[in-house]
Amino acid sequence: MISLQSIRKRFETKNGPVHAVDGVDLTIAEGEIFGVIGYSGAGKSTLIRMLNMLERPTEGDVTVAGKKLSALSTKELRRARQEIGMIFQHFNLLWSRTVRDNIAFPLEIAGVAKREREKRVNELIELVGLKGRGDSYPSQLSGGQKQRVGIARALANNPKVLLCDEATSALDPKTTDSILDLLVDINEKLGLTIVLITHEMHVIRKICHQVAVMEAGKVVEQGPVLDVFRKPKEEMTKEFVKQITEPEETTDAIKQMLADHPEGHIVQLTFVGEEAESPLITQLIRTFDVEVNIVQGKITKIHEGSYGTLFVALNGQKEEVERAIAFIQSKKVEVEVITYA
Ligand SMILES: Nc1ncnc2c1ncn2[C@@H]1O[C@H](COP(=O)(O)OP(=O)(O)OP(=O)(O)O)[C@@H](O)[C@H]1O
Repeated sequence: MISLQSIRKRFETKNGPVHAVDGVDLTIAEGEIFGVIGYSGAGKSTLIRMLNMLERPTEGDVTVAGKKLSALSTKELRRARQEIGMIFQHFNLLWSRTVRDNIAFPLEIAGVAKREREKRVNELIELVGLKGRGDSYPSQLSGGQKQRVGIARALANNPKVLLCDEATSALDPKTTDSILDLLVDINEKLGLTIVLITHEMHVIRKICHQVAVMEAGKVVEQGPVLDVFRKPKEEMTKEFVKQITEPEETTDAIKQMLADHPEGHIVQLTFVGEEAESPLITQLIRTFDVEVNIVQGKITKIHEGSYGTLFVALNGQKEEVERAIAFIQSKKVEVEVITYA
């Protein structure tokens, strides 16, 4: 559905060139929810804005729904853009227009007749859960409702792709979840491909199928969300995964454990699906002369399933602890020995 080939974006500034996106290749399949995560300045906004040519790449090709956008004339591009809706962090609504008229705006531009426009607007109001609010003005709506208007407007011309530029970053956690649920609903009902950028791992965890991690203009890691959560390779990815698997209390508890048992090992075990059901800890205690203390355990639900993390402290003779760790590894459970104190 979407393919980016060797795209680069260089901005010329008075302090010299800035390589905002520096050679990115990505393929996004039809119907997928694809998340791009990275810290501020990583190049996420520039990247997503190149998917509808709000920003033109300095080099490389962008193909969306079979059209090479970089090769289109202005007129052709305007038509191609109708296939690509976009929503924004600060909603970008027209404040002097009602909800209904905001949603109708792209239909007016596309030359859709009034009756058909009204019918479509009613459908969209229903789809995004704004029934009864059609005649309100944006200033009378909550943040979540404003984003619902943004979503309805973005879907007005039946796009194949929806781009979400930090669409939930201005919202509180509960409203964020309700907007994420709406995006999943739309993805499933309409088969829409969704590309989103975010700095919050929660967003990736909750709705994405695939994730790409960006750092300094490059994609440093990419794959199905479950794989990346289970086995993050890059330091940057590990930091993001920790946001979810390892809350601050865990870090504090581990520090305390290591201080109490300086000779011990703290290990983090990560299991997926049925692995989580095998009686691993019982086997460990029965087979090895080690003491096992559970520091913390957590099941994290992600869009494609769930996985569990368990932090345990292993105390005993060094060789025995090492044998116990080798045993866990043989059970296809990810094991990470934590040594920070
Ligand atoms: N129009 C511009 N002119 C000059 N530099 C720019 C421009 N737009 C972005 N940049 C620079 O490109 C780099 C990437 O910016 P970008 O906004 O794409 O990152 P981001 O990951 O989306 O971060 P944020 O969430 O803070 O927007 C930054 O160093 C930024 O200062």
